[in-house]
Amino acid sequence: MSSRKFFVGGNWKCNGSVSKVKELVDVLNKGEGLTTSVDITDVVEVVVAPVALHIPYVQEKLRKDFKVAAQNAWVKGSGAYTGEISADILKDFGLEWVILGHSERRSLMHETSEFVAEKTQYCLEKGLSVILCIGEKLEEREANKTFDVVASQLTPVADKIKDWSKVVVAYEPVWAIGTGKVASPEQAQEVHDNVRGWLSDKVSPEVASSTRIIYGGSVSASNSDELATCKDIDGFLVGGASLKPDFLKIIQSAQKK
Ligand SMILES: O=C[C@H](O)COP(=O)(O)O
Repeated sequence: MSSRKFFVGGNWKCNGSVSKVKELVDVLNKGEGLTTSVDITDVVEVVVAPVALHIPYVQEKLRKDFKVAAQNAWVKGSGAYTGEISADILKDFGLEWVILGHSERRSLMHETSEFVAEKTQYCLEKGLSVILCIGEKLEEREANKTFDVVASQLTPVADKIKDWSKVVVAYEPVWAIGTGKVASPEQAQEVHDNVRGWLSDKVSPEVASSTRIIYGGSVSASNSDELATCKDIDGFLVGGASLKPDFLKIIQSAQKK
């Protein structure tokens, strides 16, 4: 049994409405099917990331054993950065978590790994915990570059931060995101093992063994149990299925660890 607490994040992306978010929060609060002999959050840490405008409602109404994350933060402190939200503001609002470097931001907003590393450094300095997303595109996997890509995404972060205790690494192969094409447990485990090895070599064996490496990409209620049995998969970052009651079944997969 790993000492790393299982982690399940729900990334709601740019989805929802006032009424849909209310329904979803109600579903999570009821927690139907979350059956453990202990409190579920003794064995799994659950964090959901709504659209920024929906955060205040979710923060107020969501069961307090689940946490709320922002989906992004600005690279610096508050100031003349129209449309952005700084880590200072997130922290002041009582948030503990932020997702950084999601592949959608890397590709659509052209965020580089250096920029993501700067954001990571700043958010950690402000006391936020970071879900740091990495992952290769299909053509990179096909060219056998997966390990090089994840290393190149992690290197600028390792150059900037010393303390990894508030970082969860989310391995999300881009070809598996929102496609229904989940990585096989073998494919995911292979990369997670590689990332842990990289952390051991480039940061320290202690950081490698304590850092949670979670998987994201078409995780669903029908594949989460099997993925959870993999040695180096410490949880999930869930997109589409986190908007449905299925999210509870994915949380329940922590029992497979
Ligand atoms: O952040 C979550 C990932 O992008 C996965 O999304 P998905 O579960 O819809 O494939």
